[in-house]
Order: sequence, then structure tokens, then C-alpha cells
Amino acid sequence: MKEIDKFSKITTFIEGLYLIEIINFKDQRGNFTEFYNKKEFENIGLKLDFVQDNYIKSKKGALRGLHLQTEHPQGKLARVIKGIFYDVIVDLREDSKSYGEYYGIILSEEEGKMLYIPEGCAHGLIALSDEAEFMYKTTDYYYPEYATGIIWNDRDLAIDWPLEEYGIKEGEIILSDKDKNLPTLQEYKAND
Ligand SMILES: Cc1cn([C@H]2C[C@H](O)[C@@H](COP(=O)(O)OP(=O)(O)O[C@H]3O[C@H](C)C(=O)[C@H](O)[C@H]3O)O2)c(=O)[nH]c1=O
Repeated sequence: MKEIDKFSKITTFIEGLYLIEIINFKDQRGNFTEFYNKKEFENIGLKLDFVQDNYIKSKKGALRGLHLQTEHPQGKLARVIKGIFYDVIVDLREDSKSYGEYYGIILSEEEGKMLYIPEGCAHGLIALSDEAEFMYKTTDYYYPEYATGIIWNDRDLAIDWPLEEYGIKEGEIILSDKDKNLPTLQEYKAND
């Protein structure tokens, strides 16, 4: 088969954060998609090694995040398996020109784009559809002792979560107790 470019990366205003477009091979049976290919990723300038695969299944309105590990930071290759999510990345790399800024995007099973989230960024997502499944690979292991983050409704970030468009009331957002008690961006910076 003639070699075709199966992946292409799109830069964002956050350095190292890429949207990745992938080819979805459709035929009379359904679809086939490569999620990751070490050689092909190196061809688009992403020399990455992953050590863990994670799978999330969320109820509509379930919001996870904004999380990062202060030690053993994780790069994440993320995609939606089913439904729709709003995905948010906050740059917490002190030397970055977009430090303290967020990037938000709607990712869907239909549209099929992936995200590569660089180390040093907090990550969160809310499920916008009744069935919502998400997978991501990480470049380092889970170290709960180093897990922290920023609260989802931080006033300085003022993240524009697309609740109304998807019929989700703020009081219906489902959070873990841990996420309800995450620090604000100011508190995080003070401890950083
Ligand atoms: C993250 C993780 C969790 N767990 C266990 C620990 C808990 O017993 C249970 C749920 O963990 P947690 O509530 O931290 O999971 P999420 O709130 O979905 O966290 C994730 O959500 C956002 C979107 C992220 O990007 C992070 O990778 C990750 O923090 O899974 C593991 O065993 N391994 C893991 O890598």
C-alpha cells in the first residue's frame, strides 16, 4: 500500500499542544483508525513514548479535572471514543508565554480529532453527551502523591464551559470530592 500520511498536527497558541488529525479508513464493514504509530508520529515531529493507557466513561455533565502531576509530569495523547466532550488544557509551565492561559475545544467521536497535551499542563474535560467515552495515553505513570490541579470554575481562568449549549445546568455538574477541593490558580501559583 502506498505510504500515506496518516497523521497531521495542527499547532495551537499553547506551545507543544497539538490537535492531531487522523485518517479513518471506512469501508462496507465500518471503520479502522490507527490511534498511535511511533514512526508516523516521529515523521510529524512527535517523538513520544507512552507507558500507560487510560479509559474514561462519563455520565453527561461529569467533569474531571483540572489535573496534573507536579512530579513525573504526563504528556497525554487523547481522543474521544464515544460521544462528545469539552476538553480544557491550562498551561502551568512558568517559563511559557501562555502561562496561566487555557485552551478549550469540543472533541467528538464523529469528528475524530486527537489532542497531544504536553507535560506541565493541567487537563480537564466534561462529558456533553449521554454516552461519553474517552481514551488517552500517558508518557509517565500515575503518581497520586504528586497529583494536584486547579478548580474547574477558577475565577481568573473563567473557562467558558459549553453548558447551556448542551442543556447542562451548573448545579447538574458531577464532580469528585477531590475535584471540588482543588486549589484556585492563585493558590496553585502561591505553592508552586
Ligand atoms: C488517573 C488515574 C486514576 N486511577 C484510579 C484512582 C482512583 O481510584 C480512580 C479515579 O481516579 P481519579 O478520580 O483521579 O480520576 P479522574 O478524575 O478521571 O482523573 C483523570 O482525569 C483527568 C481528565 C486527567 O487528565 C487525569 O489523567 C486524571 O487525573 O482511578 C488509576 O488507577 N490510575 C490513573 O492513572
